[in-house]
Amino acid sequence: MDYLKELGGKRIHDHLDQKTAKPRYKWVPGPVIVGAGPSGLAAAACLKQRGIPSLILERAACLASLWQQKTYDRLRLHLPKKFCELPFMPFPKNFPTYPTKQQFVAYLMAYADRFEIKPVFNETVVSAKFDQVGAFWRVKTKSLKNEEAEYASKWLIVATGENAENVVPEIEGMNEFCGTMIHTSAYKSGDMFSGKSVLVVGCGNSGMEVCFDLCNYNARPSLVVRDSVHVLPQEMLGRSTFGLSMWLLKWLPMPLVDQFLLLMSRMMLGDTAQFGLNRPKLGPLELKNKSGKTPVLDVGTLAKIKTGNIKVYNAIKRLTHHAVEFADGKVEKFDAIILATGYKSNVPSWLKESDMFSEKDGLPREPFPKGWKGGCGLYAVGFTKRGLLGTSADARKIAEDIDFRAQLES
Ligand SMILES: Cc1cc2nc3c(=O)[nH]c(=O)nc-3n(C[C@H](O)[C@H](O)[C@H](O)COP(=O)(O)OP(=O)(O)OC[C@H]3O[C@@H](n4cnc5c(N)ncnc54)[C@H](O)[C@@H]3O)c2cc1C
Ligand SMILES: NC(=O)C1=CN([C@@H]2O[C@H](COP(=O)(O)OP(=O)(O)OC[C@H]3O[C@@H](n4cnc5c(N)ncnc54)[C@H](OP(=O)(O)O)[C@@H]3O)[C@@H](O)[C@H]2O)C=CC1
Ligand SMILES: O=C(O)C(=O)Cc1c[nH]c2ccccc12
Repeated sequence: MDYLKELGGKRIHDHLDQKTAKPRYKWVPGPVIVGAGPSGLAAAACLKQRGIPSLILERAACLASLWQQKTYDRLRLHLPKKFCELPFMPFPKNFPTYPTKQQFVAYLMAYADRFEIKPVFNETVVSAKFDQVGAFWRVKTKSLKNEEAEYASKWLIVATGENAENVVPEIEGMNEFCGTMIHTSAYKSGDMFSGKSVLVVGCGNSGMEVCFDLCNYNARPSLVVRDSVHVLPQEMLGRSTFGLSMWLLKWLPMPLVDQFLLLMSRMMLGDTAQFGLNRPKLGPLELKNKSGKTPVLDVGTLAKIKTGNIKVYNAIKRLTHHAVEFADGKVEKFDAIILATGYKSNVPSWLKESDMFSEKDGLPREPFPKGWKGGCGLYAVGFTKRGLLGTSADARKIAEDIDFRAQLES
């Protein structure tokens, strides 16, 4: 890749803005990676291992901003650490099976140090377009002070994630509700909700865990379950449910593994439908595979639902000044509403390309395992709906492919 370094050294000084002597245009001698979350770091590290330099552009002021800035205090990895490690660097031995968010962030920082990854922070990518004439990607950014810059590279790696923006539903009367209303990305702990009646909208892992946290702070949480949800114990038969499932899938077809998971869940948790948590028709792994919807791994919320500490409601019809009217006609007063309604990709807002990424959901059109590679040197890492395990698999494949292509060209 030495030829790239030379090219970079030469061109990085081109196109200088004569008045300010600031480079407004930078040729990057290697791939440009958008996003300094686990996926961007993993891609940069895999490239580095092959001697390929790269440049990460990150809109936030720190790496892993989702984990550092948008998650609650009690968060831990919900899969065992061996399924969440990034390539070439296992978690420290003294970390527990389910590391805390602080431990995970410390690991990511150590990871960046180990592979000498230095992202450019506070640079939001606002557009990326393939220049057909020059055969390179033009990546435009804006800084905090609204200063614009343009980076150019032969390769573009999208690592902005499946959780780049909050999903905030439109609910009738939303502007009338006079209590606190926040998205889970702004929720830190139940501290400020002590003694308050709080409605949590959405029953994914975030909603279920926020309800549990609210109980621990003596708030009175209620949960909106508008449709159905698979709740599984985090562990069964002394092993993690996830690990056990992956092992069983080596021998048995997915529907059979799902039957096993549902039987075990029934024995350990009881009939969740009794408490307003109907199960989807498809089994938990088949549903995850087909739609990406993650089953809830229970950390104690179900027990609080059973004891009545958390009430369950069906879909919201409308909000009023102090209250919520539900689809079944019930009306309840609430002091606060927490929207645990999930996240979405932001790729269509900046990537000027629609062959690889769908404009509808901002995810690769080709499902796993094909979605990591597009045309013209475009790649995606971390869009598999398979968590950090998917990230690691993508990052390795991308680095291998870029290395192979660069060698062909040199
Ligand atoms: C609360 C929560 C808990 C989770 N727990 C687990 C778990 O236990 N195990 C597991 O395997 N997975 C888990 N996940 C899945 C999660 O997707 C991964 O943990 C991981 O953070 C994904 O990494 P990523 O780098 O793809 O995305 P992110 O971590 O979201 O990083 C993307 C980065 O891109 C930046 N960015 C976005 N747009 C732009 C732009 N236009 N310009 C520049 N930068 C931009 C963002 O600021 C961000 O820093 C969890 C997700 C959430 C929300
Ligand atoms: N490590 C950990 O412990 C944690 C991991 N995570 C992971 O983070 C990712 C995001 O999780 P999460 O934030 O829970 O988001 P999800 O997308 O998983 O869940 C969103 C929930 O909101 C519901 N919803 C959306 N809109 C409405 C509406 N208008 N009215 C009622 N309900 C609505 C959805 O219902 P429906 O299904 O009907 O659309 C769904 O139950 C997941 O991959 C998850 O596994 C999250 C928290 C903790
Ligand atoms: O945390 C997530 O959302 C994940 O995607 C991790 C994950 C991948 N496959 C699963 C199956 C069951 C539970 C979590 C996951």
